[in-house]
Amino acid sequence: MSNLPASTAPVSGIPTTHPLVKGEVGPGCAKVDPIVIADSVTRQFGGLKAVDVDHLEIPRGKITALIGPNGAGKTTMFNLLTGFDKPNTGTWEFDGKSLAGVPAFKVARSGMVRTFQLTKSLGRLSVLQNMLLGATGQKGEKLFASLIRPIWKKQEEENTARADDLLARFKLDAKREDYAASLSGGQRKLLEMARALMSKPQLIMLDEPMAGVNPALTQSLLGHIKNLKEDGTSVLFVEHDMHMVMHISDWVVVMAEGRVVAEGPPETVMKDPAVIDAYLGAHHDTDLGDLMEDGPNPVLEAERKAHEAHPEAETTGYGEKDKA
Ligand SMILES: Nc1ncnc2c1ncn2[C@@H]1O[C@H](COP(=O)(O)OP(=O)(O)OP(=O)(O)O)[C@@H](O)[C@H]1O
Repeated sequence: MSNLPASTAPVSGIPTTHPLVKGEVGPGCAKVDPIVIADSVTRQFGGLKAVDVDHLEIPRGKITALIGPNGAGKTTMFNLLTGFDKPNTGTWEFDGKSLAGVPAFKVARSGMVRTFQLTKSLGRLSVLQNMLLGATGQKGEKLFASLIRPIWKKQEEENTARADDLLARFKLDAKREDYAASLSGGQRKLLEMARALMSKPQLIMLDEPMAGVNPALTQSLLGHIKNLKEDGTSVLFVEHDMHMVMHISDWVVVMAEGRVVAEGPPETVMKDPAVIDAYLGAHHDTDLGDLMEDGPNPVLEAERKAHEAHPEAETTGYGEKDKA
């Protein structure tokens, strides 16, 4: 059972309306144009309720960050929505179609694709081969079509052209024939994002896109994510790097102990007491008094202090960034 109350009362200085929201801003609020709507989604691991989301809507055509302390249930929620895990209860729809119980490969075909915290590129295949694996609905996969060379040949050429376009966009064209295993961690993240785009998704879900990416590639990754939105793709990403969250998100959803405890635009959601509680709750050694004084953003400070106290823990990108 969670002991974290979701914030419901309006907090002074935090607007209660927003152009993306129908009605009042708050955990589980309805969106004007949602691309994902989830209801009563729970996932239990033994005695632990990793996900316990009453209602969640993700806005279409926007960049939404899913944040929360370690163990909040963010990755589990991603796994459920994309068919990589099965919930105990719950339904959800993507672009008006129910996707609960639909396996991962069909979810991807329907236009919702994801990347993983640890990249899943296939090291012994070339960069180009990895890209071609990302194309969906390949006619050559069907027995009849696979026997008719002109059918699959044309599609193979189209897919290769799209892969080359994306590789150029992500500055991986020089690596086209190299084994994926030879890429740096950051380049693999780029490859995974580029591969996800092969299927022309409507929604791309990125699990910690910045983790392990060297600072030289950070700007380019951020630029790619912003470009996705400009091309009309909706983006949902999990991230610990609060700088990135503040910088590129249109909307932020905060999870703690499996639940959505707050949501709102990035400039105000971090001031929500439920968010500060959620982060402090995860790091009991942080002094709330220090954080509530005027000065730096309290959530960023809680993250920074937690990182200082436990530099070995994978808590945040904040501390590392500031040291760099
Ligand atoms: N397969 C599993 N078996 C048992 N427990 C699990 C499993 N997957 C996740 N959990 C637990 O569920 C909770 C939520 O985990 P999850 O990975 O979704 O959190 P998260 O918010 O993504 O955390 P992080 O930011 O550290 O990646 C954690 O307590 C985790 O230990």
